[in-house]
Amino acid sequence: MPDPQPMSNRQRKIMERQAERNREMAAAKRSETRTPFREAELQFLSRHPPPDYSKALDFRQPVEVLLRDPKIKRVPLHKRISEFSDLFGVKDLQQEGGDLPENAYLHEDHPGLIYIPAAFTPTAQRNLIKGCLKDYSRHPNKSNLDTHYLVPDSGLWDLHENVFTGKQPSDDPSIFVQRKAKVDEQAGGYGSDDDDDNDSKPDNKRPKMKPKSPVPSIRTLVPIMDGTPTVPDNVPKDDPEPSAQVPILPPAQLVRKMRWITLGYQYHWPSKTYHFDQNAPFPEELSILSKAVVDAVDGVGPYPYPADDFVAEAGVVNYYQLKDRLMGHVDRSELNKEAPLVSFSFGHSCIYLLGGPTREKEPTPILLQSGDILVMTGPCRSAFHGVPRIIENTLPTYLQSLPEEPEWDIYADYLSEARINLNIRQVYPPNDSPASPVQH
Ligand SMILES: O=C(O)CCC(=O)C(=O)O
Ligand SMILES: [Fe+2]
Repeated sequence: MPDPQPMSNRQRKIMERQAERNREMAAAKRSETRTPFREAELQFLSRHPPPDYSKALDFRQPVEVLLRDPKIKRVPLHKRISEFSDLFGVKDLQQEGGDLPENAYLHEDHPGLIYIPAAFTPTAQRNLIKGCLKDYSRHPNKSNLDTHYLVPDSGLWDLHENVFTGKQPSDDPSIFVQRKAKVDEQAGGYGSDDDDDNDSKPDNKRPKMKPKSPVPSIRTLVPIMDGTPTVPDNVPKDDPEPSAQVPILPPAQLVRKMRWITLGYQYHWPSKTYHFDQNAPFPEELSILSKAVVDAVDGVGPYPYPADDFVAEAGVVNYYQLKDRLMGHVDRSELNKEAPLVSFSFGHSCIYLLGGPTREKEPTPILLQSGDILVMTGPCRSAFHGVPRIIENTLPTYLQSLPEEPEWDIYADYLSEARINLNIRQVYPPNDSPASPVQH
């Protein structure tokens, strides 16, 4: 091999100038994407140093302190929440004490936001959490796991429960949920779990390199983009290819890989559109609950929506492990953009970033806590938002193991590292929706 020709001064200068230009371009590109929303996300994603949580707005601080912030307004609910439905835990109040809220809060920087802190009793929260983990996660509702696994119709949670309670031995082959795809002999079967990279790739924008191994993350279907539908409705919505290399895990581990399930009209994450032909029966109690919330906030904010017009047609249950996050996005797939989006939080607290119509508006970090309700109406319905951080050690004691309620143990165990969000939307304009079946 001949020695490489020594570089002339001129050549070296050209190369240095080129490298400098490349660096400048990369920096310019970075600053383009460094929007105020992104900056806030990075602050709360940071592990070292940890974020300054005191910057987050806590609607549960003493009301006189909260109202010192001139941007916050307290407004009485249209009806006391306890007048609505047992689903808030009205009946438990006699036993558990406490009270359900009579007020909601608005924020001057986020017109259309209606916040109801501490809206459920502990018992009501536990019931809804059980629903989210055991009942709503069953077919025909789809979950992220359905892409890659043959989840039984009886549900993954039931399998987990059978093992957890000793009904089935943990080495019983039938407790392992099988892959949908055939295992490629060459790949050697059991693939590695690549989900632990959440921390190192906070923005989900991975370098565009050809992956060395074809193992996809089983969380690839997280709604991470800005929520803009990408295909017209008449384009077929194919399911993503199942991978032959997702790991076979015991149910206790596989339940922690559950990232979302969809209710009612099933959502097609790759195209960010609904499957209008796949309408799973909507759980009746959730229809009642969400309508009750829309009724409670009727006329409370500047963008009223009559509760009579509200139909719960689609929903998402998001399951977060402590290191999970949901990047900034707008939910714009619904044809009805006027109806409120109702969102419930359970389990660990999180930082919820609420921005504006673009990522240029600096978001407000809000501390969402178990039992809080957030309602997005008017322009807030189309605002950027995301969950960059689940906060460790924030699980309320009433969601931890309860000596008097051993059947809660399995849920307490799951929640010890998790947050659950349940959000409900109306898809069609009022009176325009094809009759939606209700699950009894
Ligand atoms: O987890 C949350 O509170 C927000 C979830 C969300 O924004 C969504 O599902 O679109
Ligand atoms: Fe969202």
